[in-house]
Amino acid sequence: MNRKRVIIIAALLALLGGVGPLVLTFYLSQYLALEAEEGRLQLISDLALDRSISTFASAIKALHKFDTLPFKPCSEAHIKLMRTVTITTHTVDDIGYMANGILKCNAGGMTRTMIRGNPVDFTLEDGEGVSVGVAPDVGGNKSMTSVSYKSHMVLIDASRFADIVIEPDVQLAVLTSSGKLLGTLHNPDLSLINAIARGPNGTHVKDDLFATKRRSGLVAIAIEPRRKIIPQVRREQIVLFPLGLLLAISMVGAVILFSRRRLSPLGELKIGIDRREFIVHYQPIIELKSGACVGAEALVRWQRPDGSIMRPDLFIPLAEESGLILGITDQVIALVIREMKSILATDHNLHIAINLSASDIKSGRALTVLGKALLNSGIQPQQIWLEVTERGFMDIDTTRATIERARALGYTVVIDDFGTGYSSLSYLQEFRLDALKIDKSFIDTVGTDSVTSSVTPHIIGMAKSLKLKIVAEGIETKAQADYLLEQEVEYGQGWLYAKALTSTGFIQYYWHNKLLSSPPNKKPDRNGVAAQ
Ligand SMILES: Nc1nc2c(ncn2[C@@H]2O[C@@H]3COP(=O)(O)O[C@H]4[C@@H](O)[C@H](n5cnc6c(=O)[nH]c(N)nc65)O[C@@H]4COP(=O)(O)O[C@H]3[C@H]2O)c(=O)[nH]1
Repeated sequence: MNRKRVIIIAALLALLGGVGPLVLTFYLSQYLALEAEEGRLQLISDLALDRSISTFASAIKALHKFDTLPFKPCSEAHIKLMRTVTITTHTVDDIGYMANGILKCNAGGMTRTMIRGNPVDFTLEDGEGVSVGVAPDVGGNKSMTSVSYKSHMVLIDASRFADIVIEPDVQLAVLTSSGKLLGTLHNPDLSLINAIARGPNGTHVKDDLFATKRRSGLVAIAIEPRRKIIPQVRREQIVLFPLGLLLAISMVGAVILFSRRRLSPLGELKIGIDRREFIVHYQPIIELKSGACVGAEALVRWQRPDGSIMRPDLFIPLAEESGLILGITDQVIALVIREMKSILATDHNLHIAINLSASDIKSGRALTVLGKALLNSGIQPQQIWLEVTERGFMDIDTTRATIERARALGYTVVIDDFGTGYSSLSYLQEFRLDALKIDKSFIDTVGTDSVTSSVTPHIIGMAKSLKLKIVAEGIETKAQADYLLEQEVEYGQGWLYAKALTSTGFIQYYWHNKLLSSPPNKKPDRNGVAAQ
């Protein structure tokens, strides 16, 4: 992902992280207030159902007192008993005796007009018939519910079914499960009640909140204006808003932190390693006397997602500092073996030099990785040269141990950038090495009157006396090449021969150089250039 995309995504995430929790706080406070209020309405509905059921129970109890009648129907004693039961049962407003569907007498005495029994709307569990909305002929002007059993019936004032104490703005209705209205409180909108009773799917209540409870064949519905939740919403917001604000700040902070890390050079390097964005270029190493290509130095490059290629000196120091270099070395080793396997297995005189960093030397891990990669590859260990620099010699004992181990495994160990540090000479005494690479800065002085120009022959002489192979780095001119040849330096690399090439570029270069080297009359000249 490139920087621009990271910045855009981070900005979007920050916006989302900043606004999201606040919007969430808003909705959550609404939701919690709604939940609390609906819970309260549920309780009210439940209470109303309790009241309805207990009203029925006490009326039925009163009714069953007349199951066996020891008196003559409508006798004085019978009427007296009906009157007593009516007075002592607070849910019952009247008791009557029926014969052939006609009311004969009630708690008030003998009936003078002909009053017919009401059609039964539904039957209770024990066979009592219930008629709803009974005309007020018997009980005054109120709407009544009658419950009849055998020859007796009781009348109940409809208001008793919803007779509970609630706030005036809460409306209540109790219905039978078939939708017959038993009782109401605070004059609910009956069309709304019927819509709610039919089921929530068909119910659209915009300005009101409601709760429904169903039990024992009855339904209680409590309704109140939606605006009643506003104070509760405010209370919830007082608690939730600071939390939402805190969350928003943390999320924006996390996004900033993450994007800063992601956009930091170290963050980008980590991602580059994870995504294996590293490639290797190969700079040919030439035998100066014959001009033959005898090897190459593997030089890592970072291929960025946008296709650009970053030079190693721009990221290797950071990778070394942070310890990420180990992952890069792993990738370089894997790439070298994969890309060069076929020519290295074909030509055992060809070598590839791999650069090791201080951490690689300290941990010795690169040797294990290399050992695994070389298994069954057909490549011989001496074909792998390991270049170590003075910068990598942080701990003399560990360095010595790693160098010894590398040599024992058959690898060729080269001291790179020789002469650029303070203690180059002492390291030659400390460690047993195979080759020495003269730094470009010394090669640059060849043929000049620079003060360091006189150092180059000393380095060469010293390497020879220690029987080290010598590679000269950074040869750019024919004069430099001629001088090195005169000094009997065996190998060289530099732009005079070739710059670092891609793997296919190097393989082509190698075969081309080999082809030209083969016929005696077409051998490459001392500069690796074939005679025409
Ligand atoms: N001007 C000029 N330059 C020439 C000439 N011949 C070679 N060079 C450059 O000199 C550097 C030689 O590599 P080095 O001394 O090992 O120096 C290397 C090495 O220390 C480090 N490096 C490269 N690859 C790796 C790697 O895989 N691992 C580690 N740890 N370090 C690496 O990065 C340094 C720079 O590498 P590069 O940029 O590839 O630069 C290379 C190469 O391209 C020439 O004739 N003229």
